[in-house]
Amino acid sequence: MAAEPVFLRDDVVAGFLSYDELIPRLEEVLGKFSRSVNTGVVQPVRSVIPLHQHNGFMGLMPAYIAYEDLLCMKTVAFYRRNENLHLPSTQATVFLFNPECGNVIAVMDGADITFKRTAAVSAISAKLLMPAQAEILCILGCGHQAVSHYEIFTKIFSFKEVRVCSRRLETAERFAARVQGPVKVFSSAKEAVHGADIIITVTNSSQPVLFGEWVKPGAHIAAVGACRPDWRELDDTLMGDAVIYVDSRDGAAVESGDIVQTGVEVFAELGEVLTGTRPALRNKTTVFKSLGMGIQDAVAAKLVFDKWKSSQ
Ligand SMILES: NC(=O)C1=CN([C@@H]2O[C@H](COP(=O)(O)OP(=O)(O)OC[C@H]3O[C@@H](n4cnc5c(N)ncnc54)[C@H](O)[C@@H]3O)[C@@H](O)[C@H]2O)C=CC1
Ligand SMILES: O=C([O-])C1=[NH+]CCC1
Repeated sequence: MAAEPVFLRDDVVAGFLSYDELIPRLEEVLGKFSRSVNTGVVQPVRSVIPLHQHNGFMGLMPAYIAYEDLLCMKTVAFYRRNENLHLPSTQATVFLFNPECGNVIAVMDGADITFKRTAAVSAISAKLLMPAQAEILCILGCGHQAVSHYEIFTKIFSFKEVRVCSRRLETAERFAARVQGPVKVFSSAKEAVHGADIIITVTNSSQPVLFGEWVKPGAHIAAVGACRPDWRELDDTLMGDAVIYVDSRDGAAVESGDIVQTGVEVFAELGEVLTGTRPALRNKTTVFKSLGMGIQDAVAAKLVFDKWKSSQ
């Protein structure tokens, strides 16, 4: 009989997951994923079913990473809810398996993993692609992802100014009161992004929230929301003007409304830049279109599990 799987609550997971350890693991796995030779990093495009009655979706995200002998799957339900519901609009659970037999060894609440690995990947894109003298960061959307993005971006970069704007002013004000550090709250997205060197879009909008004519030439945009082929965060002008980077070309071609609906060419995967196969065009306006990958959850979950195990 296999041992019973351990269940790790979100606060336990959060205690074991640090950005410092996560970032190099993410860089390594993204690089291996994007190499054309077989690196044993296997991850299909997320399969998603709509939950029509509930205005939401359920996605399955399996991944196998041969160099770690790591087998993992995340289930993620995501909703376009209003801000008054008390549960986060993304609900995730991560399963770690024994790859030899397929039995589950750990089940983890996937909230913290999803917040941190997504923000960490955006930070990797910024390290590679944002202008050399980036002084102004602007975050559009003030939900859960905005918090983790604020945390890591202010931890690893130093900006002169951090601005936020959300659909409702109260949400942006609540965000500013919650995070540790200075933030300027804006009621207009156009004014908030004016002159910004880096803009993060972390909204649950299905319509563009960021327009090319507002964006400073040479700025870097990390676009994290709009994970359905009929959802948008960025307008046609911005998508047409910018050099487009993605986490996974296959995922982007199926899931990203900003890419599918504009038909723009993807210049590179982040992993291709990390391995030097494609250049980081820092002097141009760049968009990193993030959709989230099972391999990112897998390396995060392994870090957590190994730490939990050595604490026993
Ligand atoms: N790329 C990835 O790896 C991942 C992407 N996501 C996506 O990221 C997005 C944000 O996720 P959470 O922060 O967890 O959601 P959330 O529901 O906590 O926050 C969404 C925020 O967007 C704001 N918003 C909605 N429309 C807006 C508009 N027109 N202008 C400005 N702000 C607007 C809302 O007021 C809210 O503050 C969602 O679309 C989610 O599906 C989530 C997890 C991973
Ligand atoms: O990668 C992820 O966990 C998600 N991407 C879009 C919604 C959730």
